[in-house]
Amino acid sequence: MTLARPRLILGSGSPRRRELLAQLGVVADAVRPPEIDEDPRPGELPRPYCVRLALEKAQAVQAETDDIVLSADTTVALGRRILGKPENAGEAAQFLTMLSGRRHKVITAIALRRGDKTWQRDVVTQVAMKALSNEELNAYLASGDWQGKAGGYGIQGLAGAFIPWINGSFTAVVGLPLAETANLLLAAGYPLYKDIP
Ligand SMILES: Cc1cn([C@H]2C[C@H](O)[C@@H](COP(=O)(O)OP(=O)(O)OP(=O)(O)O)O2)c(=O)[nH]c1=O
Repeated sequence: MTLARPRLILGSGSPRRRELLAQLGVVADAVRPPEIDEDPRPGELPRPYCVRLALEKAQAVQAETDDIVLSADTTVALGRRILGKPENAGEAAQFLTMLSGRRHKVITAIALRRGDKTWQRDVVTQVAMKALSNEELNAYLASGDWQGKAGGYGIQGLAGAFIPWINGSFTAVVGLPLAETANLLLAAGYPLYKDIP
């Protein structure tokens, strides 16, 4: 039986977010990567920055009134400092050197929009990174896995070897906190769990 359900627009170009959503048995009806200015405002702190970006992404995506738009933003915070996606290997090396041997926070904010209603949540996870040797750092840079990832690493790949401890949500670090996403999808009227055979 096919259920009448709202269309779901994934307002994200992140392949990780698509895969995480699939873990819930959800396949978006359309994928529309948002185009927004990701520069932090002067003095903006990581958490409000991350929340603002998720909301702006959900607003930037074109959708019909009854569609549900799901967007997110993942930001790495080292104290008050925001580490975005490195532009090149040099910047990735800088970020990883800053993160090496310390704890930082990964914030993922999600935003859902349906018509003029929005739902928003953010999840903060503490992450410890071991002190990286030159060999580890160089191997990681050469792998290219830092590309397109906040803070210049992906916990779900080779960099998992550098992360002995987290306190929070693994799926949030990868880009989409599934418990919170499921709750917001239900709140917005998406019949999660109903069309799983
Ligand atoms: C810290 C960390 C980040 N990331 C990724 C998740 C996000 O894709 C990316 C952060 O960039 P984002 O700006 O959150 O997302 P995006 O540019 O990839 O996609 P879009 O804006 O279209 O939604 O970093 C990992 O995959 N693993 C990690 O461990």
